[in-house]
Amino acid sequence: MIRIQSLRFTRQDGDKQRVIFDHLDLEVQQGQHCALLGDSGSGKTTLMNLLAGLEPVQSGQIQVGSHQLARMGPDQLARYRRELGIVFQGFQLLPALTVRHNILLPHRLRYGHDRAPRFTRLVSALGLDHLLDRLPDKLSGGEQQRVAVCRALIHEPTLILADEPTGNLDEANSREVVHQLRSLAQAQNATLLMVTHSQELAAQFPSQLELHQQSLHWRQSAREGQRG
Ligand SMILES: Nc1ncnc2c1ncn2[C@@H]1O[C@H](COP(=O)(O)OP(=O)(O)OP(=O)(O)O)[C@@H](O)[C@H]1O
Repeated sequence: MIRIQSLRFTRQDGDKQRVIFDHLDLEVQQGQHCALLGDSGSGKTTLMNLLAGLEPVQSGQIQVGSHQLARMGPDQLARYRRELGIVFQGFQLLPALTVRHNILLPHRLRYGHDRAPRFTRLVSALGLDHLLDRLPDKLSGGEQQRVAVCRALIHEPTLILADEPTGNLDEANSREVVHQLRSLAQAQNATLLMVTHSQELAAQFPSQLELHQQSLHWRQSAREGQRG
């Protein structure tokens, strides 16, 4: 569950404060899947970073499950981040680790060991079985993307934040990755927030949000009201 109330966020821009968000409110139920749209520069990545505890809550409230992010210190935020599934824009796979160890890293950080019950099923669902011993620089962009998705799901996060996870892929592969991301997230009852510029990919989601004029707006969707 995500609840944002009266969020205001500014950035220093030369000698001025530039307002990125003002009076931003949002409520997303546990297990809900939302696409996040908005013009370039509207603040989509900033919002994801705020939800991940990577930017400070300057004013207003952000609650994720039982966590009130504004009240948490750096150590608590670091622990909180281990509970999240995050797919960054540039994947951020660790170059010195094989695919297997990249995927297992969040599980190890969260639980202290590599015996991830979901490993075999996720790896197979994402078609990564034959790539486990490779290093990331020996993978195609699409393969790296699937590794990043697998890594975001391995430790059973209750919230998945995906920032343009299909940036490198052609249309057919983008649809497939989003389909996998959604069905695997649904199987874990995880909340999923995915940034995309693609109207077509956004249409795969039951709920769509648009960042516009420093605030968030729900969009009408053909499948409005559906959950999951
Ligand atoms: N580290 C930073 N320092 C200063 N300004 C920043 C920083 N990161 C982002 N911005 C500015 O904040 C605003 C929001 O940026 P953000 O990256 O959140 O937008 P976005 O909607 O994700 O854009 P895009 O769709 O192009 O990825 C932009 O005007 C950007 O220039």
